[in-house]
Amino acid sequence: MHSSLHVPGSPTIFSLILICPGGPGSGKGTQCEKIVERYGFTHLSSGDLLRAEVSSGSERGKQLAAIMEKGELVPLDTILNMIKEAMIAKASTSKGFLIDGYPREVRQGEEFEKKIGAPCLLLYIDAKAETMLMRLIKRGETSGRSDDTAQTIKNRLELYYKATEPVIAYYQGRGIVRKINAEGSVDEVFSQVANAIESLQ
Ligand SMILES: Nc1nc2c(ncn2[C@@H]2O[C@H](COP(=O)(O)OP(=O)(O)OP(=O)(O)O)[C@@H](O)[C@H]2O)c(=O)[nH]1
Ligand SMILES: O=c1ccn([C@@H]2O[C@H](COP(=O)(O)OP(=O)(O)O)[C@@H](O)[C@H]2O)c(=O)[nH]1
Ligand SMILES: [Mg+2]
Repeated sequence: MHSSLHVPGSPTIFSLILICPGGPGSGKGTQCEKIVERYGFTHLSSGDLLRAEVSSGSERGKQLAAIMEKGELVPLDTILNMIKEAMIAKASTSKGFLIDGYPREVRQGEEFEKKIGAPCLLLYIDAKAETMLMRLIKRGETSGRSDDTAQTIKNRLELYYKATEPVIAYYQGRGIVRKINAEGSVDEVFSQVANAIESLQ
């Protein structure tokens, strides 16, 4: 059940890796916050890491912003290196890592395993397209996220079905997928999430 993360220059560190690659607006971010609160895992959201780079105003951030505004995927190495750096920075204190919004495509999952480690649980936060769309439109009223607009939401949803759903099928073969029905209230969804996490221990 434990997967290893080898940090260069230090002994191999054993750490639990959970991945959470649900659709846009499915509620991944919301559930991950609750997981952190109860289980103390280190939460890394690929979208948040990218948005932090964009707000830094760096040249790389400007290039990323242009891609994200369209709802497309940034180059694989960019996001993988950001996740790896963030994991290394927390490796000595983390009880386990919760990777939110990644992998977005099968190749990202394969590279993650080569460079970082194998996940022991995939939380498949499953909501209908219509539900995701409605949640994102509502969030867009206050989020200030430049990708919470009708056209970009549509692109993100299309890309999710095309590129990210195959990730779930890929990990299904390993028996680590736990499907969570995300149509209910935050607490109803969280009780399923907690069951999935506790089945690990
Ligand atoms: N009814 C209901 N609404 C939820 C639930 N989880 C999240 N929401 C709402 O849906 C919106 C999207 O939730 P997020 O947690 O930001 O979704 P996300 O999957 O992280 O989305 P991205 O950041 O776009 O990847 C939020 O504004 C929440 O208020 C849930 O379990 N039930
Ligand atoms: O591995 C990743 C994760 C995110 N993104 C980009 O960051 C945006 C926001 O990601 P987030 O997970 O916050 O939101 P989602 O698209 O799931 O609503 C996406 O639309 C992509 O443009 C990406 O390119 N690669
Ligand atoms: Mg999110």
